Amino acid sequence: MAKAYLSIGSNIGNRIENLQAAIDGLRKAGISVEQISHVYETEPVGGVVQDDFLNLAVRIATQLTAHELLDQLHIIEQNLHRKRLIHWGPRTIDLDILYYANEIINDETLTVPHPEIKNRQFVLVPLLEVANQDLKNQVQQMLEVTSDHNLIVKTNK
Ligand SMILES: Nc1nc2nc(S)n(CCO)c2c(=O)[nH]1
Repeated sequence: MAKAYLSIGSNIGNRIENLQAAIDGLRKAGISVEQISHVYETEPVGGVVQDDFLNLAVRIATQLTAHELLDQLHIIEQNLHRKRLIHWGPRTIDLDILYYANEIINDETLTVPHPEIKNRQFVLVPLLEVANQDLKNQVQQMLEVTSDHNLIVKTNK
């Protein structure tokens, strides 16, 4: 079983229900969801004017390869009516692979580790909650140097 870390976000519709449905989708696909971070209310990054997101991070264990996992995440997004209308625009749900085991992947469909991790507090802050000790140290260092100072508020969920 490979350990992987995902970032999940939503800024359209019932955002908390969308997040829960995404996690349910992971479990229905036979993916073990080992730990779920708190949910954070976060200002959108990427330059597109849009509503705030709810974001969280999860640690999973899976027998799927990284590309099989990506395909599964796309199925979950399609089931939750994700529409890719504007690049970096609003979405009902977004699931990104942050890390997959210790693999480094750079091909036309998948880049792992995700290239934006170090630039995004909405990824780093939830990830810190679910990271193992090695990764926690790396995430802490990235948090200390990130230039992203967008609002991020931990909810009680
Ligand atoms: N706060 C916040 N901003 C975002 N911009 C994009 S694109 N996304 C989608 C993930 O790449 C997000 C997000 O999930 N949260």
